Amino acid sequence: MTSNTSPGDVDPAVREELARLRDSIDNIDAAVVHMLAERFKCTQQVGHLKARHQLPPADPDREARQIARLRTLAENAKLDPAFAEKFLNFIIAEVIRHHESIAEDAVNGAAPTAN
Ligand SMILES: O=C(O)C(=O)C[C@]1(C(=O)O)C=C[C@@H](O)C=C1
Repeated sequence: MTSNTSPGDVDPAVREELARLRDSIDNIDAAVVHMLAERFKCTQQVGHLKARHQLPPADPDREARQIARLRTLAENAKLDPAFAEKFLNFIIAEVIRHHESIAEDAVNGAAPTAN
C-alpha cells in the first residue's frame, strides 16, 4: 500500500521546488502550443497548394524521411525515438485530415481562402 503525504504537510522547500519546476513546464507547454500553431499555419498553406494542384493529401515518402530524421534528433536529445515517431504521426494524421477537408471544399466549390 502507498501512503501519500497530504498537501498541507509538504515541506515548504519541496513545495517551492515543485512550483519552480511547474513554472518551467508551463512555459514549455506554451512554447509547444505556439510552435504547433505555426506548424499548422504552414501545413494549411500546403493543403491549399495541394488542393489547387490536385496533389494527394498524404505523401508517405516525405513522412518516412521526416520520421527517420526525427528519430535521430530524438536519440541525440535523449528522448525516446518511439515516442517522437508516435507524436509526429499523431500530428501528421491531423494535418492529412485538414488537407482532405480543404480538397473536398475545393471540389465542392467552397469559397477559396487567401492561402
Ligand atoms: O509535406 C507535405 O506534403 C505535407 O502535406 C505536410 C505533412 C506534415 O505535416 O509534415 C503532412 C502530410 C504529408 O503526408 C507529409 C507531411
